[in-house]
Amino acid sequence: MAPSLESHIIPQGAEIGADTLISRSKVTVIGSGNWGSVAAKLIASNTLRLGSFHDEVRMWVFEETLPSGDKLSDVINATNENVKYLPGIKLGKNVVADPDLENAVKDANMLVFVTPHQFMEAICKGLVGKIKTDAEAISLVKGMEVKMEGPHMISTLISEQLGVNCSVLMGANIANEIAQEKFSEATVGYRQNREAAEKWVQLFNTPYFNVTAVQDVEGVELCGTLKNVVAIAAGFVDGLEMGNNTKAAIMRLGLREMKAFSKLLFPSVKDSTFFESCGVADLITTCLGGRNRKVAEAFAKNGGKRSFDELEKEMLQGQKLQGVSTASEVYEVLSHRGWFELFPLFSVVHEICIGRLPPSAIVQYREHKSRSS
Ligand SMILES: NC(=O)C1=CN([C@@H]2O[C@H](COP(=O)(O)OP(=O)(O)OC[C@H]3O[C@@H](n4cnc5c(N)ncnc54)[C@H](O)[C@@H]3O)[C@@H](O)[C@H]2O)C=CC1
Ligand SMILES: O=C(CO)COP(=O)(O)O
Repeated sequence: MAPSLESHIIPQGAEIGADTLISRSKVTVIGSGNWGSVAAKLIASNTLRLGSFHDEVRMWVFEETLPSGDKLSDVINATNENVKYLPGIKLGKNVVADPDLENAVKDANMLVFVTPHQFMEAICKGLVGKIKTDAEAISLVKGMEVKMEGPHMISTLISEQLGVNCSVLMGANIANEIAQEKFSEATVGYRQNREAAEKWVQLFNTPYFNVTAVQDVEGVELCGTLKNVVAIAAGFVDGLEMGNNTKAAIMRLGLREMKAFSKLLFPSVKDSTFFESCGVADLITTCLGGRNRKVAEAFAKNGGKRSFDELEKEMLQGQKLQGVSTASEVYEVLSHRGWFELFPLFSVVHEICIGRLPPSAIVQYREHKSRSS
């Protein structure tokens, strides 16, 4: 079992009584990949600083054995570094890696979900009945699920399966840059609970990570999810060396489809959300510097002859792409609803990913598309 920090962290403020300490919120981060580790670092710097949180931040680790033969969670606790997913960055001594999911969440009032979206259903199943009934959750997961009854956002999956309120945090947040404390912004999307949203902003906000809250969970979450499909398209353009104008065109068309898709699914989605960090800013940074872009570039350079799975394994060393599976999930929605004509870019990205069309089709689809705006 992972060690507890309670024994070697000195409580902040000797004048604070035991009752106050008891009412402090305990935070657990569920996930410890590239962004999960950076999220833990950000949070840990704030829990040390702010009296309303327990110092210790638990971070659930999907356990694996490193080439050295050591367990990843042991190495994180010994070195204070996630040597596999965020090498070279100290997480903060108050981050405790814990491979036992149930143990990691048992005392937490604030649950931060940050794993690749394809693992979320199993993780939520494992947590049913295991979390505090009054816990608040936030999802940093960019992705969605498609079920028989239609598309399901990850925040909805968390809320429905675990019976907790779930906000989201998305934004132009390439994890490695934030790990180096380079300035960026992010957007918290909340449903009704403004107070909970303010607490999440407090927990994440630092001088180099500027967080704003908006009342539009679906808008924020769909921005974070759908931009990964556009990033795949941008990667194809880069791989084919089509230049900046083509890439800008793809980003513009992509943003238009992101907005239309979000509003068709959830009419409550606000136009203004697309101008927050989670919208246009995340689209830009991911199309310039993200993993989806990078692997899609390699896919196009290879003329689509090497699969995304193969390239992901080779290029990302255990990190996961979200854009390819999201393109497939979006395609399923388009197919069920008869929306192909409305979303030619989204459709063609999936068809290229599965090898039905060549990468060059990324600009040829335009003849089918609706030209309404
Ligand atoms: N890395 C980034 O720059 C950013 C990522 N995100 C989003 O955050 C989410 C998490 O991504 P990262 O932290 O970057 O992860 P990652 O892609 O770096 O790492 C993959 C993670 O999945 C875990 N894993 C592998 N198999 C698993 C299984 N069967 N069950 C549970 N976990 C398993 C690995 O242990 C590892 O922690 C994604 O939705 C991503 O889109 C959002 C903003 C920035
Ligand atoms: O979501 C991201 C930046 O905000 C990271 O995108 P990638 O997964 O493509 O690296």
